[in-house]
Amino acid sequence: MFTILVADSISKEGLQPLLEMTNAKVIQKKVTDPESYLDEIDALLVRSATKVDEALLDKMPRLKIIARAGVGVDNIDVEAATRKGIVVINAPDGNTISTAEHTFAMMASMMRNIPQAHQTVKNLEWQRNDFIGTELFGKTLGILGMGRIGTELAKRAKAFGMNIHVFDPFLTKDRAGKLGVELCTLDEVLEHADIITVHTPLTAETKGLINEHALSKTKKGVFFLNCARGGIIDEQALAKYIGNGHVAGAALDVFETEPPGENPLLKFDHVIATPHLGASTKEAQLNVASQVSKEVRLFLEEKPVSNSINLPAISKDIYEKIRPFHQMSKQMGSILSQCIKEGIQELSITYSGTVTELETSYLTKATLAGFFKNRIAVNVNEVNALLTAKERGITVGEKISADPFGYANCLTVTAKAEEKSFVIRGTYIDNYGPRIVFLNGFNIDFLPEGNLLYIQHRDRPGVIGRVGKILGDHSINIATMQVGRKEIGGEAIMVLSFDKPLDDHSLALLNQLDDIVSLNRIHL
Ligand SMILES: NC(=O)c1ccc[n+]([C@@H]2O[C@H](COP(=O)([O-])OP(=O)(O)OC[C@H]3O[C@@H](n4cnc5c(N)ncnc54)[C@H](O)[C@@H]3O)[C@@H](O)[C@H]2O)c1
Ligand SMILES: O=C(O)CC[C@@H](O)C(=O)O
Repeated sequence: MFTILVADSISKEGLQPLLEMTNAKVIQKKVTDPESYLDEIDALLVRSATKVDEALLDKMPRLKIIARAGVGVDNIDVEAATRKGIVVINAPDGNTISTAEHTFAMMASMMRNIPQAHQTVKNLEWQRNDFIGTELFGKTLGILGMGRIGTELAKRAKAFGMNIHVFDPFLTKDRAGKLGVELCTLDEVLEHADIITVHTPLTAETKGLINEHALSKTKKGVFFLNCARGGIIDEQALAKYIGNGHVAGAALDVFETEPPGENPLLKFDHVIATPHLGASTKEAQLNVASQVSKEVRLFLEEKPVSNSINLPAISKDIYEKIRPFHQMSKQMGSILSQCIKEGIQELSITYSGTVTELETSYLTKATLAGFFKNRIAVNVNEVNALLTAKERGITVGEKISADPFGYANCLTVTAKAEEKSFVIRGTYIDNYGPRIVFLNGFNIDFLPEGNLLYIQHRDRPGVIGRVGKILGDHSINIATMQVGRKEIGGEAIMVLSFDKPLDDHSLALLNQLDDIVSLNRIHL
């Protein structure tokens, strides 16, 4: 049974895919509410009100996925989540149109003084001369950040006869041409635009993108809009430039601190504001809620998700092809980890045959996840596998080889420790399943599943019988047994599987037998 916490106000209709799950319970409470049962939560859904920081994550040991019903994930410590193997997803385009429309509405309102004029009429005044506006037609709109919202805004502004100048370091000239906008440098936009609007994410690079230095390059009488994130425009600098009459007005939906409280910007008549309403439409809220709900459900059903911030995106079709190898990679990593025991310096995987046509990097991460599973307390999965390896000084390598050792496909994983190495090879046989076909120098053939015992011994008559006798005397049923050897009388191995885990006492007795070199219990 999964427990899902919906911590912010999210459209109930959009939550339907989760509410319909028979194996999940949905709790709608703030994270500060004692009845949010943080230590039991598997999935967390938020908008921007809940700050998902490391301290909160520490209280949620079972958490597997955080879903942001919206675009910006700046209220989530994605780095900490990644370290803990928690997938972070968002709803990247569910509120694009609403936010573009809101920005346009703010721009039109600001240029025609609508909020201020509205207030006077409500106050029973009739001041027609105080509210002379400015047409949008023929003006230059500077858009900083030409992503989803910037692009939708540009379309609407073009329809109003505006010239669009854009700064976005990731926008190509070709795409700018197709969108009918002029690609500029930041300085060019600052120097020529009549109205400047920001639509970037808030990052270390965009924080203070519009600061005093940038403002000093703008035309006198310029207008500003921020419907993206507080802090992209430095509020102190903006207040200074509105105060000295250089900036003619600003329309703000977002603030450095929300709610903004006694913010000096709000004292200016020429500043209009809304309380972070960009995405506040019925349509956007339904879109983002149902987008993330569907994704969380897919994730809990162990199906691939598409809008992950920290997990490689993989389509459903691709995942269906990769799924058998995915499971086998995890099992191989786990076997390796339980056989080699000590710390390793290197883990390399060679792929050959048909598996090379798939997304092998995903399998490499799954192998690492399997390897770390029983070694470290942190949940390691495809999200944080490479980071975990790096933090532990393990070099991870991936190779493609033309030799599949006679199989249609084959994965060979080698772990190198200081003084020894261990090699495991597996193949997936259609309509049959995964098989481990090589273990530390021995050809073998077993199913990587359940409770296994890997015995290294000398190839002498009677060893198998003595092992069988001890197990039989202790009522331990051997489900399967596979043997392998290199040469007659030399080293040999056995891999046995049991219906239940082998107990310590029987293991100790087996260890005392002559000709036994080593024993490894493997639990998969
Ligand atoms: N007010 C609201 O309610 C509301 C609603 C939705 C989104 N947003 C915010 O709007 C912003 C844009 O959202 P989006 O969906 O269009 O995102 P997006 O990822 O589609 O677009 C962001 C664009 O910014 C560009 N960019 C990144 N760094 C830049 C830089 N240093 N200079 C210039 N451009 C840069 C990127 O190349 C990209 O094209 C985000 O901050 C998001 O959180 C606010
Ligand atoms: O949840 C909201 O209403 C704000 C959404 C918006 O800021 C976003 O980044 O998607």
